[in-house]
Amino acid sequence: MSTNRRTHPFRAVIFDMDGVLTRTADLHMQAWKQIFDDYLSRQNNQQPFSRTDYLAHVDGKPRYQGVEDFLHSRQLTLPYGKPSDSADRDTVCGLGNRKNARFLELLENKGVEVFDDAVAALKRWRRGGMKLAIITASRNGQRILEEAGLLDAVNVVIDGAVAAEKDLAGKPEIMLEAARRLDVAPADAVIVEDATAGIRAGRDGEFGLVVGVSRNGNETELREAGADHVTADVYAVSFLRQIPNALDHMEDLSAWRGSRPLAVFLDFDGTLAEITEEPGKAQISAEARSALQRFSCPVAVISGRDREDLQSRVNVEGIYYAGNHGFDIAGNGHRHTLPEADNAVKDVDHAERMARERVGDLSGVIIERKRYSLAVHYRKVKSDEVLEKVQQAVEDMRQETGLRKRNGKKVLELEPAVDWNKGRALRWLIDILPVSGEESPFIVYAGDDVTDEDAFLALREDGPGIYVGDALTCSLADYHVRDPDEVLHLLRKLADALE
Ligand SMILES: O=P(O)(O)OC[C@H]1O[C@H](O[C@H]2O[C@H](CO)[C@@H](O)[C@H](O)[C@H]2O)[C@H](O)[C@@H](O)[C@@H]1O
Repeated sequence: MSTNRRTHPFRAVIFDMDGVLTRTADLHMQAWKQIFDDYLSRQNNQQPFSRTDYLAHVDGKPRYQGVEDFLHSRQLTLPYGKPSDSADRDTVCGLGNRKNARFLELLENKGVEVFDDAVAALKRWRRGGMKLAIITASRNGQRILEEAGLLDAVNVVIDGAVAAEKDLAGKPEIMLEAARRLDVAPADAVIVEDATAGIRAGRDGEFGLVVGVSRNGNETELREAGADHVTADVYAVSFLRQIPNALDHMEDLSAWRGSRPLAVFLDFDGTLAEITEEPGKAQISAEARSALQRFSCPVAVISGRDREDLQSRVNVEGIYYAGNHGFDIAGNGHRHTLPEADNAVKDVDHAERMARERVGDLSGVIIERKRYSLAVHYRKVKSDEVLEKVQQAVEDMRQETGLRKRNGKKVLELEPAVDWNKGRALRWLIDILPVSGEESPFIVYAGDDVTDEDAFLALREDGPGIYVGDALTCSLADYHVRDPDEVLHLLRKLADALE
């Protein structure tokens, strides 16, 4: 992120509608599929309309442009016709009108579903006095929002009908018009968008912050399109803030520690080791291993990995290892597991069988079995269809086994539904640390993923949580460092302080 852009506070939030606030994308997809499949079945050698076609050529565009772009992608042409064309005419406008009639029927029959996370964020921002707008290329925007009960929840709504009336050519113009009507400069406004075209429009409009909403695990595409921040949970974004870099605040950390004995707790993937395409390839650098070996104080690594796997990758003697997100702890003569987790192993076995049967052979899917949990990795999955199958299979596995589902970085995990996590493991470890003297230990915990948030929360006043990632974050940590390289610098500075 460039440093001259504002990060906080903002005065307004502009929400895209479809895919962010409302689930109308599915209704649009169904309507497009019905009219295009009917049309394609009357042409030579044409495959049916797919979700990939929808996302690539139609999603987020005014309807006649969507028809033209999709036909163009199949080397098909139709006369443009006129917007007044009846819905049974085979013209661009006729097909667009047919789709709209079908969409309105579906809307009437099925109603509008909303995304609860985005509606909760909208309400939280409104309570905080933020100015709000909703924008959409859909000419039915007002009607959809009325149906969803959101029309009066915001200050400004600009839909496709308003855009056509005001001659607003595309998304950037619609966004800028929303900012103008809210009476805020673009630099003071946040854009919340789920489509890459919308992210690019937000960047072109020079908005203060462009948030990408990844509903389908498409974080990378949203980031590449220029999103400043990507989230799967819009509610979390209403807590977004800027946190300082720990490396610039070592004196503050030292003052906070005072004379207390130090203990260093670390996550593994994304913290000690760079994220890699395949879980088996992640490794700690020789420098990071040496830094860990320098510590004379207690060190613990708490990871989602299986404990033995973690231990062999870190390979440092005399430290504590907690695997399976804290369900399996060992080190320095101590051992901790939970009977409830042992009882759940048969459910993890069952989930593993289901995963291998349902998604094991799908391109890009990696299944990682661990003692108490199962990870289904989709980092290498390239198709939306495969991703949907993975999500559905893991949801079915959750329901059938009663295991708890968790999201991580391009991974879905199932683990025992027990009140235990990295935070509980951290507290357990603090209680057994061999610290001498009266004073409680000062704990530094660094981690990069959602499961590390449990540890940040559990730390309370015991020391700083250090988030590994961007300064602009919804993390509960006190400080950040950018990446595993900066984690290494931090470790060296902490080790220096002890010598
Ligand atoms: O708690 P952590 O140490 O951060 O472990 C979390 C998960 O990390 C691993 O998966 C992640 O890292 C892989 C290698 O960089 C990457 O390919 C994957 O996409 C990430 O989700 C590990 O494989 C999991 O078992 C851990 O739960």
